[in-house]
Amino acid sequence: MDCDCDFLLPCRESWEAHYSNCSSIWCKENNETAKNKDGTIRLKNKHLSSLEYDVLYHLGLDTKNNDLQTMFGDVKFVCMGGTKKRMKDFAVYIANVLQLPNEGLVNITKNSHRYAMYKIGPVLSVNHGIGVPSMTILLQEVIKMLSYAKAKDPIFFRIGTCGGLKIPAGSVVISSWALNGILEKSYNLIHIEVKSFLQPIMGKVHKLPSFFDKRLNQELHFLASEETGFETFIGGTMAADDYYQGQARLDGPFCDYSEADKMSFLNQLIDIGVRNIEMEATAFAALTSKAGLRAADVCVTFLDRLNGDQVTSSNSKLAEFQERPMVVVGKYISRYYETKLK
Ligand SMILES: O=P(O)(O)O[C@@H]1C[C@H](O)[C@@H](CO)O1
Ligand SMILES: O=c1cc[nH]c(=O)[nH]1
Repeated sequence: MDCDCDFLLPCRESWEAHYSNCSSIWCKENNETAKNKDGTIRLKNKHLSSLEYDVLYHLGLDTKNNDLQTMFGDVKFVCMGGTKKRMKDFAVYIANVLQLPNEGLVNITKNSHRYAMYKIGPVLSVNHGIGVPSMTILLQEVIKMLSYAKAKDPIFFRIGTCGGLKIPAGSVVISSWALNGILEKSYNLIHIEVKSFLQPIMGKVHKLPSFFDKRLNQELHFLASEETGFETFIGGTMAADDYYQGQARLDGPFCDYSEADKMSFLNQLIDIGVRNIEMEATAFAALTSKAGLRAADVCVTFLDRLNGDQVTSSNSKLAEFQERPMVVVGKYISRYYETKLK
């Protein structure tokens, strides 16, 4: 069901504040889906209770053979990103930041051969592959896993890469909302209508609002502003279902539009507040908020799309860029760990 209240406008204080104030049926439903009073995740699927045990197939874990509560009950942060290497590097990085041991780092999901997941103290670091389907399978299984583990109030981060719009390569963008990229509505309505994740379920397209938690974003932005080596922006994100034509590139194997069409589209995005383009933000915002979870999408730009389509920076430059979202999210986790968990 689509939301019929005013909460699709940007700049909400937080999902929790919104849920408790909103009278819309859609929000009431989501409020029920949201976490239990003790902060553990409530799974709003009555069919799960009839399973003898639950197989988290893509994680290579299940509720019969794995003691998920012992393994993951203390998880407070879930950090996700596209590649296995980045998320292994992040596990090592966060171990150093929190001064926790990282010897014998093991891929906990190695039995599935799909993803790579590492755990350092209260932090899970896991890769999600490319695009919405790969990311949402991982995300949904992690949500179930942490619900079974009785983890309390976990916060989710995506540590990603993207193309920037009118900002220098190497900038960090914290997404305030995510756009699905179907800009068929009239200009005035664009802000509201396209900030949603379109999810086909049994022949019908469902629209889930795709907004991130404003307060979490502001906290991250404050911490990022202490960094002098790069700039960090809060802004809209377009999540495309393709890297080439889906992101208005001219360098794919097919191209059915002109350079002028591309520039006009990118400028239209800029006009409505989009700062970057990646491939997961809509679903990440929608499914985390549906589960009542705080989440932020923190991505580094590999290029300014107004200047081109190809990622031409050297491997060492790209590696340096990829550390920037780690620094921002690492600062948040470290502050939280020092003040609330230690
Ligand atoms: O986290 P990553 O670097 O995978 O994010 C972006 C969006 C796509 O998954 C991918 C395309 O190159 O990069
Ligand atoms: O332009 C880019 C760069 C990285 N990832 C994307 O999805 N787009």
